[in-house]
Amino acid sequence: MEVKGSHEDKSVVSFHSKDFINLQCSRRDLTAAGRYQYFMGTIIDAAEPLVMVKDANEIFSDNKITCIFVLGGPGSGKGTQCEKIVEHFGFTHLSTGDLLKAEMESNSENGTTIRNMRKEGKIVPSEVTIKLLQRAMQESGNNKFLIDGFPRNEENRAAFENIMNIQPDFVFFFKCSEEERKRRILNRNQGRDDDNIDTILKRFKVYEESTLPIIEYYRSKGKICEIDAERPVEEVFEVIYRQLVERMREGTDVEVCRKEEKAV
Ligand SMILES: Nc1ncnc2c1ncn2[C@@H]1O[C@H](COP(=O)(O)OP(=O)(O)O)[C@@H](O)[C@H]1O
Ligand SMILES: O=c1ccn([C@@H]2O[C@H](COP(=O)(O)OP(=O)(O)O)[C@@H](O)[C@H]2O)c(=O)[nH]1
Repeated sequence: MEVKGSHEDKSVVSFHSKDFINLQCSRRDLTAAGRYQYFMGTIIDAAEPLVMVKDANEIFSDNKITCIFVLGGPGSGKGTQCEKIVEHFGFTHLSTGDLLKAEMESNSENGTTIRNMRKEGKIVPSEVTIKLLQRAMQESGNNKFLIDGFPRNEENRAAFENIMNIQPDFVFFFKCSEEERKRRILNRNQGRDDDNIDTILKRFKVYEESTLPIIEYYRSKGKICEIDAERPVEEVFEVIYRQLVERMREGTDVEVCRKEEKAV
């Protein structure tokens, strides 16, 4: 199938389907109809089912680090959605909560500090968390990162920017009520030592006092992409998916494939 418009802003996108489809079209012609969306400077059919980008390297520049922070209260669904993003976009997902837990369980010198902080829902000093992040980023061999649950306070934010010299491209903020988050955590059933009501309430308080101001900081910089995380998993992901697609940089000949073909 080939769609043609004027030559202004001409771009090409190829879809993996039973047959490849090439679209050659103008932004003005197609987006005016409200049905098409931009995908890295190319135009995709928004009415199509979600598509899967095969590799983040195909959509983000290879030459710089791409960093997206994923913030939101405990239980807002950050880990759940990050897994789905990785599945579709090929980022490296780094959850600082998971990195700290693994470090605690490895009986390292910081193990006791981390255990005590987690129990109280307190934020582990930046130097510990950033060292783990740095190592994981280096070992990944990737340069596109989804950093989940970090930065949690001003100290985290400033230390990350100063030590790593990386600014997030943007920040997903998962907005979800405390009541729903509490319900989710109490049903999480992952045997987590900190998913008990005492620690949950402490974590909620730390989130409100220390992390919400960081979200406001990024909002003032125009970097917040707010997601209604109260909705069911698939609906939340659909919004995230479209936001990611919209925010992608200019590119050409991006190869994407239909979601149904993921199993291939
Ligand atoms: N949109 C959603 N609706 C209902 N339950 C969800 C949703 N997103 C995640 N969950 C469930 O809620 C719990 C917390 O989600 P999780 O991704 O671990 O949150 P976070 O990483 O923000 O703490 C998990 O058991 C997960 O399966
Ligand atoms: O960057 C981080 C991430 C996590 N934590 C600690 O690890 C706990 C669990 O965090 P996680 O992100 O796993 O869970 P969430 O609070 O999002 O449910 C937190 O309460 C903190 O004590 C921390 O200090 N710094």
